[in-house]
Amino acid sequence: MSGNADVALYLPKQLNRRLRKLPPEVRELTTSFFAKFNEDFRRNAIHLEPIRQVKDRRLRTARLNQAWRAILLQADDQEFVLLDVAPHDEAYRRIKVISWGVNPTFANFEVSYLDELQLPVQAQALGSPAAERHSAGVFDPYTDAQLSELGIRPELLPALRPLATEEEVLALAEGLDDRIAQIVVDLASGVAYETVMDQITRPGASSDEIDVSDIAAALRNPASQVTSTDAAVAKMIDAGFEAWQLFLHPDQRKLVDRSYNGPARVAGGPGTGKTVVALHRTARLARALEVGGNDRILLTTYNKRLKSDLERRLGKLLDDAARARVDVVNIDRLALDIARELTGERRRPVWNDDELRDLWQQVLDAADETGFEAAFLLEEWREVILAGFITSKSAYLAAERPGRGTRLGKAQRARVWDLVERYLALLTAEQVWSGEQICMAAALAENARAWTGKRRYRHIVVDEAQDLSAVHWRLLRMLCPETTDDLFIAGDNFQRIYRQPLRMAPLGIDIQGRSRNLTLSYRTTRQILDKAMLVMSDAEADPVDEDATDLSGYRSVLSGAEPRFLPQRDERSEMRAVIDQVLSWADRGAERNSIVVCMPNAKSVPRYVDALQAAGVPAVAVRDDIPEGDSVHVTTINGLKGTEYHRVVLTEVGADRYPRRFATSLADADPVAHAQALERERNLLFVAFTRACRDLTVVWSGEPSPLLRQG
Ligand SMILES: Nc1ncnc2c1ncn2[C@@H]1O[C@H](COP(=O)(O)OP(=O)(O)OP(=O)(O)O)[C@@H](O)[C@H]1O
Repeated sequence: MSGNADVALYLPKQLNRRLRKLPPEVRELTTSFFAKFNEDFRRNAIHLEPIRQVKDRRLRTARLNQAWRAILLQADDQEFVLLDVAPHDEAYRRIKVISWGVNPTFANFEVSYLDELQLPVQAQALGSPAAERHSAGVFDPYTDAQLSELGIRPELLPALRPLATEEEVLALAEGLDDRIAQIVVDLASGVAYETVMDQITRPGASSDEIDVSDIAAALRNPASQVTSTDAAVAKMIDAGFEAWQLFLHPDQRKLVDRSYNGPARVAGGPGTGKTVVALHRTARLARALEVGGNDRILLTTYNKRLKSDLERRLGKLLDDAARARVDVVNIDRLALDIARELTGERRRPVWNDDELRDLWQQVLDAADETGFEAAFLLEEWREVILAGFITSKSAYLAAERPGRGTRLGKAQRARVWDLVERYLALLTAEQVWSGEQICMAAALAENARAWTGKRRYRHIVVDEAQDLSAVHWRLLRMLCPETTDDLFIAGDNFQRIYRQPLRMAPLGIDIQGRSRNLTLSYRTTRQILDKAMLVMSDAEADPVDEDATDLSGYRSVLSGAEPRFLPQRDERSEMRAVIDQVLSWADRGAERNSIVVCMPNAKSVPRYVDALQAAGVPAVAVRDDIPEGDSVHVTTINGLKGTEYHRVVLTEVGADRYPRRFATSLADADPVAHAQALERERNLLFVAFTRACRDLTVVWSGEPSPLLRQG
């Protein structure tokens, strides 16, 4: 409290999510209201008054400005809780959906908002079949007394009883107090009554005598999750709380809380919350680090945009001290920083795959060699030679080549080795680095450091792990000691778009027996998911995954419109169809930045930005950072990794453009590499489809890509 030290206005954590949905001006008004109220709540400008229509005199309204009211609960003379903010004439209506009180089991002050049931209503409006609504209530198997014994306040039971689907339970749970949400979601997803009692109720139950009328005492219980200092309130309102921060599905929670005797993995289809689990697990490990110690945590991924997103979201889960113990860095950046530390070279450029492939082509041309493709050599060098720490010709001749499709005899290997030496000489002559070299140099340096007993990190958490290469894993293995909870890996092999399948155990990362699959999508509607699964219907299970996972059981509780497939005659009408789709969403009130237009080829991005702008739609090309402001985003599918949008238009997936030429060029030279490249192209479509939360439209000209399945 900053002003009058005796006055406290509390902000419940649960209210924050509601505040986030309000315009920023209202959030600002709320923050300044806190400061003013704590200074002197009796001043006239606050207008603290009882609400005429309700009997309970403890309920009051106060004025945020002419148009907006704060709804307050007076706990005692000097202590208040902000229950809600609402437009002036809606305050009374809002009160009816707020359920508050002291919990008779846990002794905390609890606030729930019961109008969070909009989700199923929305789903119905969008046309989900009535047959999917069961008449039996989800909580029918339990008596009121049993539910109360678990710690659910009797006042909440009338809201729970009518719930008939997991979808409805999840929607309601969003508005509930954290712990009650956990209990309710656990029960609804089939966790046994006794288990919920043992895991949630008993550990949290208060052993003191509880006076449910003493709100002020309950507010002081830390479990009440209320904040009253101005700075903390301002930070909280500013940051906002989102559903993923507040409660986890029991399957997710187990993965966050468990201790593992070695590297562990969370797998599962798109949108099942792997990133959410990775974030919560990082936060839990960070909170558990010894205070004042030197141990650090690395949270890493491949994609730069996802890294920025992880950074932003982790900040919401941790206080500053714990946050300072975690490095969120994209893996190639980390490797480069270590290599620069090592060599003192700060300026040497790093070439990307296209540039490196060109360099391989130069090597092939200079050697007059036609027996190998540049793309093949790049992979051989990366996945076999560097990943295997191979530094001599004799070692390469004898090397195992795990995961590689083509067999190479001795004579062929000798030729490859000769080409590798030429390639290295060219890299040196050009004064450039390849990303792999950097990773290996960093891994070797870290290996040396390990001899001194010092590792850079105590725990490592990896998101979108399917796109890391063998050398990345070598480096990660060196960065932390082989011990409990060393590496936690989140990934979905069906979304692999950069690499070939990889065996992890030979790289020192054995997840066997420690891999779990999440199956419930929180992002995508059933209708979109069905189409995405059709695209994957020809996909093979990962041939080298030690703990093979598949997409069985992958499902969604959300329902919405059918995805639209819009074939067009030619490129002009294709672009027109994309623009029309965007305009029609915008006309129906969609925020522009809820829409993304995506395509396989980066060269088309500026064309679409220009065309949208010309049609009067503000549009922006998206690369590593998420742009501010209300524009339609335009990007490649690769640029969408790990992200989501309410509305997605996927374009340029006609047969003459997709799969892309480089994926088909290997057909004769290397059938295995060709099959892998096609698999990645298919996965890329799967990624594009599953970025959409609500609406998906697919547009192409000419024949559709053979990888598209429309059902
Ligand atoms: N327990 C939860 N409660 C509410 N929302 C959740 C929960 N878990 C995940 N979500 C939401 O579901 C969406 C997908 O989650 P997330 O990005 O973690 O999935 P993912 O498995 O990493 O997806 P992808 O593989 O496509 O990157 C996000 O909007 C996230 O906030």
